[in-house]
Amino acid sequence: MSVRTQSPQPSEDHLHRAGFACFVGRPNAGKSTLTNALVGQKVAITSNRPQTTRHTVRGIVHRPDAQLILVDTPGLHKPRTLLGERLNDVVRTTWAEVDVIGFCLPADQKIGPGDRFIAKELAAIKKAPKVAIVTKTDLVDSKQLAEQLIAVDQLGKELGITWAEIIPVSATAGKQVDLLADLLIPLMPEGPALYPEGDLTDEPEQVMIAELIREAALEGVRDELPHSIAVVVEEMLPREDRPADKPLLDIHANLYIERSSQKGIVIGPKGQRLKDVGIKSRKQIEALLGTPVFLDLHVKVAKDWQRDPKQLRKLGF
Ligand SMILES: Nc1nc2c(ncn2[C@@H]2O[C@H](COP(=O)(O)OP(=O)(O)OP(=O)(O)O)[C@@H](O)[C@H]2O)c(=O)[nH]1
Repeated sequence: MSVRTQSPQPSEDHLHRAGFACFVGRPNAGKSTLTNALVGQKVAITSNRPQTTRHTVRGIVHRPDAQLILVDTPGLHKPRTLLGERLNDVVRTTWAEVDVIGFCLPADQKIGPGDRFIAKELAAIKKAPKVAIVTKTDLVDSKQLAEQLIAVDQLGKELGITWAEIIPVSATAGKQVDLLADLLIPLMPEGPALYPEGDLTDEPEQVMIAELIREAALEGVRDELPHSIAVVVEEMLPREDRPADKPLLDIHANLYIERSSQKGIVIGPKGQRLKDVGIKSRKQIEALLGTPVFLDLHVKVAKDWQRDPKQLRKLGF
């Protein structure tokens, strides 16, 4: 077993490489946080609730000799609804297209049925090299970490997966994050940069904004609600008649829930919760776009949208 803790030598071939990597792993494994840490800016939403990542967000790591495009997929899970099935399809399609798959396993949790479910699916993907990433190493001591690394090695042997690397990282403590990029880059095909210098993501702004609002709306709500929330940005327009040095961007967004009984939870007493969601997400949107924003947020009921193909399409799934 080879576990990486030291930086590899810089590449000697001087080739420019560019390609796609995706992180997989059970919900909460730390995929979004790792994407953000690698890119150095918040591009994928993170939350301590499972299955918050619905869109395929690409973060881009720029290096003089390489471009690493990170695709962040939703978690693969046993589908219960039409939405669940579509999400799984998105995941499998992504896996078949990328140049390397990073399998994230949290250091602080024993390998469980959820990890095995994904690992078995991974074993069936032959083309892409697989890197095992043991995440959240800041939460464990060195003995626990060593045990987890051995368990990951075993899991690979058991299922016939050859790990190209096994690497422990902590995205929040910034430990070994650059090393991970160093290891992924040599696995990319030779080729020119695929995105302009400085682009951090090609996710349309409106989708990222919708995700920021959804993330704020998910905070502190009852367990059954997260899966019922979808956000659509309907319109983004610069406010007219503003002086050039004081621009304002008007954003109109709808927050969809499945049943009118959920309205109270989202809006909160005297509308306070929705107001807080607006303030919090507006700040993040302003940071993302670098311009002051007026956010107009409405709550709407789209009855049972997760089971209705027409509604799913309208909401961007
Ligand atoms: N201590 C610690 N916590 C982490 C680390 N990485 C992620 N977390 C936390 O773990 C939780 C889940 O992280 P995410 O990045 O949202 O996980 P994910 O795998 O993208 O989750 P889904 O979107 O549900 O698939 C969040 O509360 C993070 O703050 C880490 O390196 N150390």
